[in-house]
Parts: sequence; C-alpha cells; structure tokens
Amino acid sequence: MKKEVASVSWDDLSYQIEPWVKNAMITLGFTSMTPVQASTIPLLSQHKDVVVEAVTGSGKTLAYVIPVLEKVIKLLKEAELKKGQFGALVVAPTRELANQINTVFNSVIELQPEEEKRIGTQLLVGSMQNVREDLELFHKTKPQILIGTPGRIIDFFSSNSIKTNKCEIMILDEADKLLDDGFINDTQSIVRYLPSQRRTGLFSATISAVGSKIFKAGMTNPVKITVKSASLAANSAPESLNLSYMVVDPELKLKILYQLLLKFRYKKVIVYFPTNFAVTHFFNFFMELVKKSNTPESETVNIYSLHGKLEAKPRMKTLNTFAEESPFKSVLFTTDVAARGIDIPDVDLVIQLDPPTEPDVFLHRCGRTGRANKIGSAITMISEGREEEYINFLNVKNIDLKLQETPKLNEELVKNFDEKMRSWLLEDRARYDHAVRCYVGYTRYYSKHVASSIFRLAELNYLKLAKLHGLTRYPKMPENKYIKDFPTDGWFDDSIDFDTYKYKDEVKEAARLEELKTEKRRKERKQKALLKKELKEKNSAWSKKVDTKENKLERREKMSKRRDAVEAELQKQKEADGVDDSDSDVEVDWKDLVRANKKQKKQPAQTQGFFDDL
Ligand SMILES: Nc1ncnc2c1ncn2[C@@H]1O[C@H](COP(=O)(O)OP(=O)(O)OP(=O)(O)O)[C@@H](O)[C@H]1O
Repeated sequence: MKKEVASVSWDDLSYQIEPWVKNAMITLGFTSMTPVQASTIPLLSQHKDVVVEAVTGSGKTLAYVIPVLEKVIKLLKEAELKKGQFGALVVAPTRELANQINTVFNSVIELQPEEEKRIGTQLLVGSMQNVREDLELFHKTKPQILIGTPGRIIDFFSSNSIKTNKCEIMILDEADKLLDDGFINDTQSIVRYLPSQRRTGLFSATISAVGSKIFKAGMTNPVKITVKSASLAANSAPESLNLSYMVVDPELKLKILYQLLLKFRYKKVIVYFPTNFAVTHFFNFFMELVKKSNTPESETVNIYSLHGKLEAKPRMKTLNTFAEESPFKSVLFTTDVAARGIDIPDVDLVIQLDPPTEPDVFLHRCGRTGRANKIGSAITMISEGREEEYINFLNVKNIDLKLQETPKLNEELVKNFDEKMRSWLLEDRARYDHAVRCYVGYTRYYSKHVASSIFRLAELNYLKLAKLHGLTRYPKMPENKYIKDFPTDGWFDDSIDFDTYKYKDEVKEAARLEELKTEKRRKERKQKALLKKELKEKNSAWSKKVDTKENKLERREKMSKRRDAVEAELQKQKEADGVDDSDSDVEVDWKDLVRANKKQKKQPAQTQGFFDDL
C-alpha cells in the first residue's frame, strides 16, 4: 500500500542533472524526486558540503548517488584518471549497507549509454576477499567509485599503489555512526588520506546529536538539510510508519512473539534481539518449534538469522534470500547489525523484543519498514514496571508510540511452546550452556542502556529472565546481588538432573563424564578429609582429657612423696628434740612449712628454705 506525498519533478530543479542519469531514474521508476533529493542534489553537485538529516526510507541514498555520479562524469570528461587514482569514496558502517549502496550505484550505471566513458565501482569490505585481491581487482578494473567499510578502506589506502589525490567527493552514510566513539578514529584516518579540496556529504536519519563532531569529517562551511515527517505527532519518523508498543510480562516475550509470527498478517518481518547469542539461540529453537509444530500456520513461516559474528558471505546471502519474493511469511531474526540503512521494500513489520541501548537506534530499527511512503508497523515490547517510562522518554524526543493491547496467549500454544523448549534444551546440554551465555549477555546489554535511569540492573526481574531462557539455576555473576532470597547455590528449579544431562557431541560428553568422575572423587576426598579431621579432633580431645588425669595423679604422687619426706624429717627432729608425736600437730606443722616454702619461692633473695632440696 502506498501513501501519496508531494514530490518534485526532475525537470523542476534549478540545476539540470546529467540527462542520461535523469533518464535512468525514470527508467528505474523514480519519476519524481523525494524532498530530500530535491534539496540535496543541487547543493552537493555544485560545490557545497552538506549535512543531511532526513527520516528513514526518504531516499537519502539517491540524494548522494546522483551527485557522486555527476562528479565522476565531469572528472572523466576533463581527463583520464591515472593509474591508482579514483574519483569518489562512499563509507558505510556495515558490510550489508556498503553492498546495498554498491547495488544502487550499479542499477544506475547499467543504464549508462554505450557512447559514454564507462563508470565502475568497487566494494571494499572485510572477509569477502583479502586486501591483496582488492588491490589486484582495482588495478585491473580501474573503478572510479569506491564503496566500503572503514577498516578495509584504511587497509586498501595504505598501499602505495593507491593514489587518493583525485578523490573529488567523500560521502559518509549513517554519518552519526561513523563519527561515534567506535568509528571516529578510523573515519579520521580515512579523511587524512583524502585531498582537502573535495566535497563531503554526511547523511543519516539521526544526525543532530553529532553536533560539532561533523567537523571531524573535514568539512568546510557545510549546509544543513533537514527533512522531517509531515506528521506533527512524530516528526522524527516517517508518516507511513505506525509506531506502537506492548507492555508484556518479560517471561512471556518469546511466546507472544511466536503467537504474533503465526497469527499476524505480514509479508516480511524483522525481529530485533539484543545480542548475537540471543539471535543464534532463539533462531535455532524457533526453527525446531516451527518444524515440529506441524500446524497450517507454522508451515507458512520461513525464518532466517543474521548477526555480526557470521561470515560476510553467508550474511549477504541470508539478506538476499530474505529480500527475495516469497509465497511464505519471511522472518529475519537479527541484531543492530541490520538496524541502519537496510532497504528491503517488502518489510511491513518490525518487532523489537527490547528497546535498543541507544535511543537513535530505535528510529533506525523501526525505519526498516514504512519506507518510501509504504505503510509499515513497528511494535516494541516493553517489560512491565519501570521500563514503561521509556514511552515518555521517546515522547520528549518527538517519537510517539501508541499502546497496543497485549495479545492473550493461546493455552495450547503455550503448552506446545513449553514442552518443545524443554525437550529441545534437554536434547543437548550445549544448548543449556548457550542459554546461560544468552542470559549473561542480556544483563551486559541491559547495563549499556543510555537511559540508565529507566533500565536499571537492580530492577530487572532475574527470575523471569532466567525462565525465559529456560534456565533452572542462576549463573554466577555479580548481578546476583540484586536477587532477593537468592537460593542455595543458585538453584531455583531442581527438575533437571545435571549428572545425567548429556552433550550430543561425543567428545564433549566424554570430557563431561571424566570431569564428573574427577569431581565425584574430589568430593569424596573432601568428605573423607573432613571426617578424618572431625575424628582427629574428637580423639585429641579425649587424649587431652586422659593426659590431664595422668598429670593430676602424678602431681598427687609427688605431693604425697614430699609430704612423707617432710613428715619423716619432722619426726627425726622431734625424736632428736625428745618431743612426743601426734598426727594433728604434724599436719599443722606440715601445712605451715608448705606455706612458708611458697612464700620463700616468691621472695628468691631470701635465705634458702627447707624444701629447696626436694
Ligand atoms: N525518487 C524516488 N521515488 C520513489 N522511490 C524512491 C525514490 N528515491 C528512493 N526511493 C526508494 O525509497 C526507498 C528508501 O530509500 P533509501 O534507502 O535511500 O532511504 P534512506 O533515506 O537512505 O533510509 P535510511 O535512513 O533507512 O537509510 C528505496 O527503496 C528507494 O528505492
């Protein structure tokens, strides 16, 4: 479905573009210009640097493709480019986008008349081929336009055989991304390779936040062009895009997604997940779920996955297959790698399982649908609670989301989902390990939200999050401090016996069994050692007791010996003095003697006592 919007004829331009380029536009079905094209082309083609901010899907690509072609046409008319020279450079943050831009250039160039000097392009992106192969191809085909991602462009320019002095124009597509912290150094390195007398164009749907950083792209006195949506309610997004949100129980997100994928009417849907791990994990599970559900609804769905950890070639292939015409409903599970610039006209639905960490990315993700005035819907899931404040946060940024009723889950679907999730996880312990990584990755992702007052780690519902991932135990991580009543060893569900939970991979399983044995032995040894220690402590306490008894006896014996000796001495003295003996007197005298002896011991300087020899 298309919405009518005001457009400008190619002939209404004050500046006349190259006739064959204009004809090519009409042949391609672009009978008139979009507003951003009408405002940008005359300026960029005629010696102005531009900073262009226009909503997603508004036609920014052609707004620079035409000026770039015009610069190159002019260059070729003036003189041949010498060996190693090129005339234009377009930089994009992702391989997919660079590839797409290359395709747009070639769709126009293919319509170049025979008599014109041939224009050529070359794609410079990582992992398609190596730099040496890129250089060989460049010297063989002599393209005038280079399109690529920053890393590979720098590697390419570092070859002495490449001469950058004839580069007339540089375009940064998704310029705010190329000027952010992750890319700025690379972007500046590229700028330093280029001659200062060149035109520069920065393009994005969200460039305002970049501010004075635009000058890091080496611009001189740029003109700012802003094309907003006609809709006053949400002029940061195109009018043809319906933005809505659902408030959901975080544990139910995937079930709701599954129900939407089966019940909703759409041709192509892009589903955004927070991490690469999540894309792989849930893609694998949903493939199984769809395959084994065997319902007429599930049979009409085809699912694809795309993320940054995949090789470049399969990534491109997946995107191409997803973009192809299909009698099935096509679903793409992806990350922010496919948030910006990707133009697949049939995408009529975007679903975000979580808001992105950066608010600008919200518009880019949603903007994969509702492009070029086609109607599209973007639904964002918001977890119940504090996250609901995100809606006001977006509202302040002129992004207005309508509340959509959360679908009631079908009981049969939930039962089927739970059973399949459990059996799929139990089939291979590696899946559980992966689910753990997903869970941990999610918390890392959550901590990166720019709107940190809304997305607080302390307020995440960890139990629901763990259950969403199919876990039965909280993995060890610092965030566990936020979990109230943390269960012993992290187990909140003991329904899986981990001793018998197997890996499908035989080598891994053998290693696990070995580890289990070692662990058992370690436990046994520990227990034995503990028992031994306890026993030792018990024995030593008893022997101490025995020891004190023996000592007492010994002391008593000594004492009685001393007493006998004293008595004998006294008796001797009495006999010598002729005194009669009586027990009671001896007793008294003996005690006195003992006391006197003690006193003497305390006063060593005194004269030697009676007991000193004993
Ligand atoms: N003059 C035109 N008439 C009709 N359709 C057009 C015209 N120019 C571009 N389009 C179409 O509009 C769609 C979106 O264009 P483009 O990809 O350039 O958008 P964009 O503004 O770069 O979006 P994003 O910000 O998402 O990258 C494309 O499918 C393109 O073919």
